[in-house]
Amino acid sequence: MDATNRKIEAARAALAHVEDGMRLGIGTGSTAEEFVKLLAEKVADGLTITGVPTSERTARLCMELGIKLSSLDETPVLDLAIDGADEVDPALDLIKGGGGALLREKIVASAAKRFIVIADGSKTVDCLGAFPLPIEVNRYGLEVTRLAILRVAQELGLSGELTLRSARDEPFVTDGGHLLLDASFGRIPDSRALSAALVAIPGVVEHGMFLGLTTLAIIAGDDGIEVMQSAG
Ligand SMILES: O=C[C@H](O)[C@H](O)[C@H](O)COP(=O)(O)O
Repeated sequence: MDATNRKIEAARAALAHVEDGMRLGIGTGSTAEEFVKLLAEKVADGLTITGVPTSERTARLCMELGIKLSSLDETPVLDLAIDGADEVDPALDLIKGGGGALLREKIVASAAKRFIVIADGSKTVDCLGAFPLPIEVNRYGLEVTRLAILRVAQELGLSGELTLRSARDEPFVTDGGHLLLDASFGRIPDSRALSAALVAIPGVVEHGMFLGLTTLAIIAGDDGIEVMQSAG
């Protein structure tokens, strides 16, 4: 099975958790898009859900495919959110934001009673950090924020490159109008300490570590689907 088919299988397994009438957070990225396509088929067959998208990109796809959307302000409590991930560790902590949508994704996941992650087997890791950690930052004071991130990382024994994300030779701008710094620190043994230190920096808007948010991870590998359940 190739990676796309694994994503489709994970998405299909997640769809089984979607019930009629649900208020549903809908993720961003290539795996989430496979989920949206399958969800749209169910909606065409009569399933009724209210979707809250995690990005403009996902909103466009949902609208094209006939999925009814609401804003998070109109629908601030969600029954379920389903999204992809860049890394999943054994505690179901994640790195997300490879597609630049981490801020809305985290707000939506935190508004949901249950958060299901869908991924192909290549995303599982023993320890977060091989995937560069996306950090969403305010444009104002970018250099001050960059230096502060490097300083707190160093205090935690981490070092590495911080790269301003770009797209088509321009800085990548998130849906919230912010910039992204991708932090290649390598293994992050204490993700909670790094999280606390990053959010204390005034110019940091949010980071891509999703800690303690995941209810269930549905991982599709060559041998089929593995469902990992949160201990909490
Ligand atoms: O910002 C994007 C998201 O966090 C994605 O869910 C994540 O990057 C995984 O994307 P993909 O399913 O394309 O690997």
